[in-house]
Amino acid sequence: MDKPSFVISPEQAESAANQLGVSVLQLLPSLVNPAKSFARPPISKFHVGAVGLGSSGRIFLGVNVEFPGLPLHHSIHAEQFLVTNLTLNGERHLRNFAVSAAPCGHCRQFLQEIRDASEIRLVITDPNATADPDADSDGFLRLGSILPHRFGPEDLLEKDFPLILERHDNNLTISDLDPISNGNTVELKRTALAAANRSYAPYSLCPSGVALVDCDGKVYRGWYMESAAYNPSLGPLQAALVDYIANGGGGGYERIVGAVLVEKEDAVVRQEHTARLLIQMISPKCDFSVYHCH
Ligand SMILES: O=c1ccn([C@H]2C[C@H](O)[C@@H](CO)O2)c(=O)[nH]1
Ligand SMILES: [Zn+2]
Repeated sequence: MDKPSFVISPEQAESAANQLGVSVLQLLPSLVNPAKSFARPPISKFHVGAVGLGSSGRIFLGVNVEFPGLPLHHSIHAEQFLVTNLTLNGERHLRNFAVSAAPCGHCRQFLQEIRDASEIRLVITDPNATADPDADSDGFLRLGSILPHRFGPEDLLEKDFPLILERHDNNLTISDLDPISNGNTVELKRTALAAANRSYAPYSLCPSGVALVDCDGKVYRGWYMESAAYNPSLGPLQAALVDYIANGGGGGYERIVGAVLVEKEDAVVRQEHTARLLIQMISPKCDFSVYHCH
Protein backbone atom coordinates (compact mmCIF):
# COMPACT_ATOMS: atom_id res chain seq x y z
CA MET A 1 0.00 0.00 0.00
CA ASP A 2 1.11 3.58 -0.60
CA LYS A 3 1.52 6.06 2.23
CA PRO A 4 -1.07 5.03 4.85
CA SER A 5 -3.88 7.48 5.32
CA PHE A 6 -6.09 7.69 8.41
CA VAL A 7 -9.09 6.22 6.56
CA ILE A 8 -8.72 3.33 4.12
CA SER A 9 -11.59 2.54 1.75
CA PRO A 10 -13.05 -1.00 1.58
CA GLU A 11 -11.61 -1.37 -1.94
CA GLN A 12 -8.11 -0.32 -0.83
CA ALA A 13 -8.38 -2.65 2.16
CA GLU A 14 -9.45 -5.59 -0.02
CA SER A 15 -6.67 -5.05 -2.52
CA ALA A 16 -3.99 -4.64 0.18
CA ALA A 17 -5.22 -7.82 1.87
CA ASN A 18 -5.21 -9.69 -1.46
CA GLN A 19 -1.67 -8.58 -2.17
CA LEU A 20 -0.54 -9.96 1.18
CA GLY A 21 -2.67 -13.09 0.78
CA VAL A 22 -4.54 -12.40 4.03
CA SER A 23 -8.09 -11.49 5.05
CA VAL A 24 -9.02 -7.85 5.76
CA LEU A 25 -9.17 -8.79 9.44
CA GLN A 26 -5.62 -10.13 9.31
CA LEU A 27 -4.53 -6.93 7.58
CA LEU A 28 -5.27 -4.85 10.71
CA PRO A 29 -2.16 -5.92 12.70
CA SER A 30 0.07 -5.26 9.69
CA LEU A 31 -1.09 -1.62 9.64
CA VAL A 32 -0.25 -0.96 13.29
CA ASN A 33 3.42 -0.15 12.72
CA PRO A 34 2.79 2.27 9.85
CA ALA A 35 0.10 3.90 12.06
CA LYS A 36 2.57 4.27 14.95
CA SER A 37 4.79 6.47 12.78
CA PHE A 38 2.03 9.14 12.78
CA ALA A 39 1.85 9.35 16.59
CA ARG A 40 2.84 12.64 18.25
CA PRO A 41 4.22 11.72 21.69
CA PRO A 42 6.91 14.36 22.42
CA ILE A 43 6.73 13.68 26.19
CA SER A 44 6.79 9.88 26.43
CA LYS A 45 8.34 9.13 23.00
CA PHE A 46 6.09 6.06 23.27
CA HIS A 47 4.28 5.63 19.95
CA VAL A 48 0.92 3.88 20.01
CA GLY A 49 -1.01 2.85 16.90
CA ALA A 50 -4.57 1.49 16.75
CA VAL A 51 -6.20 0.22 13.56
CA GLY A 52 -9.93 -0.53 13.49
CA LEU A 53 -12.31 -2.14 11.02
CA GLY A 54 -15.67 -0.41 10.80
CA SER A 55 -19.00 -1.95 9.84
CA SER A 56 -18.77 -0.22 6.42
CA GLY A 57 -15.59 -2.16 5.62
CA ARG A 58 -13.44 0.94 5.97
CA ILE A 59 -10.29 0.81 8.08
CA PHE A 60 -9.48 3.67 10.47
CA LEU A 61 -6.22 4.58 12.18
CA GLY A 62 -5.62 6.09 15.58
CA VAL A 63 -2.46 7.36 17.24
CA ASN A 64 -1.53 8.91 20.58
CA VAL A 65 -0.99 12.65 20.89
CA GLU A 66 0.70 14.51 23.77
CA PHE A 67 0.93 18.24 24.47
CA PRO A 68 4.10 19.56 26.14
CA GLY A 69 3.44 22.35 28.63
CA LEU A 70 0.11 20.91 29.75
CA PRO A 71 -0.91 18.27 32.29
CA LEU A 72 -0.86 14.71 30.97
CA HIS A 73 -4.64 14.33 31.07
CA HIS A 74 -4.92 16.54 27.97
CA SER A 75 -3.33 13.72 25.93
CA ILE A 76 -5.27 11.78 23.31
CA HIS A 77 -4.86 8.01 23.48
CA ALA A 78 -4.59 6.06 20.24
CA GLU A 79 -7.86 4.25 20.95
CA GLN A 80 -9.64 7.57 21.61
CA PHE A 81 -8.18 8.92 18.38
CA LEU A 82 -9.55 5.83 16.62
CA VAL A 83 -13.06 6.32 18.05
CA THR A 84 -12.93 10.02 17.14
CA ASN A 85 -11.84 9.15 13.61
CA LEU A 86 -14.82 6.74 13.37
CA THR A 87 -17.31 9.37 14.57
CA LEU A 88 -15.91 12.13 12.33
CA ASN A 89 -16.43 9.81 9.36
CA GLY A 90 -19.94 8.74 10.38
CA GLU A 91 -18.93 5.10 10.90
CA ARG A 92 -21.72 3.29 12.75
CA HIS A 93 -19.84 0.44 14.37
CA LEU A 94 -16.42 -0.84 15.32
CA ARG A 95 -16.13 -4.63 15.31
CA ASN A 96 -12.39 -5.34 15.43
CA PHE A 97 -9.19 -3.46 16.06
CA ALA A 98 -5.49 -4.07 16.39
CA VAL A 99 -3.36 -2.03 18.76
CA SER A 100 0.37 -1.88 19.42
CA ALA A 101 0.18 -2.05 23.23
CA ALA A 102 -2.42 -3.35 25.67
CA PRO A 103 -5.21 -0.76 25.97
CA CYS A 104 -5.03 1.05 29.31
CA GLY A 105 -7.95 1.07 31.72
CA HIS A 106 -8.98 4.54 30.55
CA CYS A 107 -9.28 3.33 26.93
CA ARG A 108 -11.10 0.13 27.90
CA GLN A 109 -13.54 2.43 29.69
CA PHE A 110 -13.85 4.95 26.84
CA LEU A 111 -14.66 2.14 24.39
CA GLN A 112 -17.69 1.21 26.56
CA GLU A 113 -19.61 4.05 24.86
CA ILE A 114 -19.81 1.89 21.71
CA ARG A 115 -22.93 -0.32 21.46
CA ASP A 116 -22.22 -3.95 22.50
CA ALA A 117 -18.69 -2.90 23.48
CA SER A 118 -17.95 -6.23 25.15
CA GLU A 119 -18.25 -7.95 21.76
CA ILE A 120 -15.60 -5.78 20.06
CA ARG A 121 -12.60 -7.99 19.31
CA LEU A 122 -9.04 -6.73 19.57
CA VAL A 123 -5.55 -8.02 19.00
CA ILE A 124 -2.48 -6.64 20.78
CA THR A 125 0.50 -6.68 18.42
CA ASP A 126 3.22 -6.05 21.05
CA PRO A 127 5.45 -9.12 20.68
CA ASN A 128 6.07 -9.04 24.45
CA ALA A 129 2.36 -9.27 25.25
CA THR A 130 1.59 -12.59 26.90
CA ALA A 131 -0.63 -14.92 24.91
CA ASP A 132 -4.12 -14.77 26.32
CA PRO A 133 -5.91 -18.07 27.01
CA ASP A 134 -9.23 -16.29 26.30
CA ALA A 135 -8.18 -15.33 22.74
CA ASP A 136 -9.93 -16.81 19.71
CA SER A 137 -7.90 -19.00 17.34
CA ASP A 138 -7.16 -15.93 15.15
CA GLY A 139 -5.53 -14.18 18.15
CA PHE A 140 -8.38 -11.70 18.72
CA LEU A 141 -9.79 -11.17 22.22
CA ARG A 142 -13.22 -9.91 23.26
CA LEU A 143 -13.10 -6.51 24.97
CA GLY A 144 -15.44 -8.05 27.55
CA SER A 145 -12.73 -10.50 28.51
CA ILE A 146 -10.29 -7.70 29.41
CA LEU A 147 -12.93 -5.50 31.05
CA PRO A 148 -15.30 -7.73 32.98
CA HIS A 149 -17.82 -6.23 35.45
CA ARG A 150 -18.06 -3.18 33.24
CA PHE A 151 -19.46 0.16 34.29
CA GLY A 152 -20.95 1.76 31.21
CA PRO A 153 -23.73 3.72 29.54
CA GLU A 154 -26.41 1.23 30.60
CA ASP A 155 -25.70 2.16 34.23
CA LEU A 156 -26.76 5.75 33.57
CA LEU A 157 -28.88 5.89 30.39
CA GLU A 158 -32.06 4.37 29.02
CA LYS A 159 -31.37 1.19 27.05
CA ASP A 160 -32.19 2.59 23.58
CA PHE A 161 -30.41 5.95 24.00
CA PRO A 162 -28.18 6.59 20.94
CA LEU A 163 -24.58 5.79 21.84
CA ILE A 164 -21.34 7.35 20.64
CA LEU A 165 -21.29 6.04 17.05
CA GLU A 166 -25.06 6.25 16.56
CA ARG A 167 -26.92 8.98 14.71
CA HIS A 168 -28.31 11.83 16.79
CA ASP A 169 -28.83 15.58 16.56
CA ASN A 170 -28.67 17.92 19.54
CA ASN A 171 -30.85 20.53 17.76
CA LEU A 172 -28.77 23.47 18.93
CA THR A 173 -29.06 26.87 17.29
CA ILE A 174 -27.26 30.19 17.51
CA SER A 175 -29.76 33.04 17.58
CA ASP A 176 -27.54 35.46 15.65
CA LEU A 177 -25.11 33.95 13.16
CA ASP A 178 -23.58 37.42 13.05
CA PRO A 179 -23.83 38.74 9.49
CA ILE A 180 -21.31 41.54 10.19
CA SER A 181 -18.40 39.17 10.80
CA ASN A 182 -16.34 38.16 7.79
CA GLY A 183 -17.07 35.03 5.76
CA ASN A 184 -14.37 32.97 7.39
CA THR A 185 -15.79 33.50 10.89
CA VAL A 186 -19.31 32.67 9.77
CA GLU A 187 -18.10 29.43 8.18
CA LEU A 188 -16.18 28.49 11.34
CA LYS A 189 -19.20 29.28 13.50
CA ARG A 190 -21.51 27.19 11.33
CA THR A 191 -19.01 24.33 11.31
CA ALA A 192 -18.56 24.48 15.09
CA LEU A 193 -22.36 24.59 15.58
CA ALA A 194 -22.82 21.58 13.27
CA ALA A 195 -20.11 19.80 15.27
CA ALA A 196 -21.83 20.66 18.57
CA ASN A 197 -25.01 19.14 17.15
CA ARG A 198 -23.20 15.82 16.74
CA SER A 199 -21.57 16.00 20.18
CA TYR A 200 -22.12 12.98 22.44
CA ALA A 201 -22.81 14.41 25.88
CA PRO A 202 -25.59 12.27 27.37
CA TYR A 203 -24.28 12.51 30.95
CA SER A 204 -23.89 16.27 31.37
CA LEU A 205 -26.23 17.33 28.53
CA CYS A 206 -23.59 19.94 27.68
CA PRO A 207 -22.66 19.29 24.05
CA SER A 208 -19.98 21.35 22.33
CA GLY A 209 -18.10 21.55 19.07
CA VAL A 210 -14.93 23.15 17.73
CA ALA A 211 -13.95 24.31 14.25
CA LEU A 212 -10.36 25.11 13.30
CA VAL A 213 -8.91 26.79 10.26
CA ASP A 214 -5.31 26.48 9.10
CA CYS A 215 -3.16 29.03 7.28
CA ASP A 216 -4.32 27.59 3.92
CA GLY A 217 -7.96 28.19 4.84
CA LYS A 218 -8.73 24.50 5.31
CA VAL A 219 -11.34 23.83 8.00
CA TYR A 220 -11.38 20.99 10.57
CA ARG A 221 -13.96 20.11 13.20
CA GLY A 222 -14.55 17.90 16.18
CA TRP A 223 -17.06 17.45 18.97
CA TYR A 224 -17.05 16.67 22.66
CA MET A 225 -17.57 12.98 23.58
CA GLU A 226 -18.36 11.83 27.09
CA SER A 227 -17.66 8.68 29.03
CA ALA A 228 -20.06 7.23 31.59
CA ALA A 229 -17.06 7.27 33.95
CA TYR A 230 -16.56 11.00 33.20
CA ASN A 231 -12.73 11.26 33.24
CA PRO A 232 -12.03 9.41 29.97
CA SER A 233 -14.23 11.96 28.11
CA LEU A 234 -12.57 13.71 25.15
CA GLY A 235 -12.82 17.50 24.71
CA PRO A 236 -14.05 19.13 21.49
CA LEU A 237 -10.68 20.74 20.74
CA GLN A 238 -8.89 17.40 21.07
CA ALA A 239 -11.45 15.92 18.68
CA ALA A 240 -10.88 18.74 16.17
CA LEU A 241 -7.12 18.16 16.50
CA VAL A 242 -7.75 14.54 15.50
CA ASP A 243 -9.30 15.88 12.27
CA TYR A 244 -6.32 18.23 11.83
CA ILE A 245 -3.75 15.47 12.39
CA ALA A 246 -5.63 13.04 10.12
CA ASN A 247 -6.38 15.49 7.31
CA GLY A 248 -4.04 18.45 7.73
CA GLY A 249 -1.09 17.04 5.84
CA GLY A 250 1.07 16.40 8.89
CA GLY A 251 1.98 20.02 9.69
CA GLY A 252 2.63 21.60 13.09
CA TYR A 253 -0.12 23.11 15.25
CA GLU A 254 1.18 26.65 14.63
CA ARG A 255 -0.48 26.33 11.20
CA ILE A 256 -3.83 26.52 13.01
CA VAL A 257 -4.72 30.21 12.88
CA GLY A 258 -8.36 30.28 13.97
CA ALA A 259 -10.50 28.32 16.40
CA VAL A 260 -14.18 28.61 17.28
CA LEU A 261 -15.89 26.84 20.16
CA VAL A 262 -19.68 26.54 20.35
CA GLU A 263 -21.26 25.50 23.63
CA LYS A 264 -24.34 26.28 25.74
CA GLU A 265 -24.22 29.50 27.70
CA ASP A 266 -25.56 28.08 30.94
CA ALA A 267 -23.65 24.78 30.65
CA VAL A 268 -22.72 23.06 33.90
CA VAL A 269 -19.79 21.49 32.01
CA ARG A 270 -17.90 24.17 30.07
CA GLN A 271 -15.06 23.73 27.61
CA GLU A 272 -14.10 27.37 27.09
CA HIS A 273 -11.27 27.71 29.62
CA THR A 274 -9.68 24.32 28.94
CA ALA A 275 -9.89 24.75 25.17
CA ARG A 276 -8.33 28.23 25.39
CA LEU A 277 -5.48 26.84 27.52
CA LEU A 278 -4.77 24.07 25.02
CA ILE A 279 -4.98 26.16 21.85
CA GLN A 280 -2.80 28.91 23.35
CA MET A 281 -0.19 26.35 24.31
CA ILE A 282 0.02 24.64 20.91
CA SER A 283 -0.59 27.64 18.63
CA PRO A 284 0.00 30.86 20.58
CA LYS A 285 -1.03 33.16 17.72
CA CYS A 286 -4.28 31.34 17.00
CA ASP A 287 -7.42 33.46 17.24
CA PHE A 288 -9.90 31.81 19.62
CA SER A 289 -13.55 32.72 19.97
CA VAL A 290 -16.51 31.26 21.78
CA TYR A 291 -20.17 31.41 20.76
CA HIS A 292 -23.11 30.31 22.80
CA CYS A 293 -25.95 28.21 21.50
CA HIS A 294 -29.38 27.25 22.82
O1 LIG B 1 -4.06 2.58 26.07
C1 LIG B 1 -3.15 3.37 25.86
C2 LIG B 1 -2.11 3.57 26.77
C3 LIG B 1 -1.22 4.60 26.55
N1 LIG B 1 -1.34 5.36 25.41
C4 LIG B 1 -0.45 6.51 25.20
C5 LIG B 1 -0.75 7.66 26.13
C6 LIG B 1 0.58 8.34 26.19
O2 LIG B 1 0.67 9.19 25.07
C7 LIG B 1 1.60 7.22 26.04
C8 LIG B 1 2.20 6.76 27.33
O3 LIG B 1 1.23 6.39 28.23
O4 LIG B 1 0.88 6.12 25.45
C9 LIG B 1 -2.31 5.10 24.47
O5 LIG B 1 -2.38 5.78 23.45
N2 LIG B 1 -3.18 4.10 24.72
ZN1 LIG C 1 -5.39 4.40 26.86
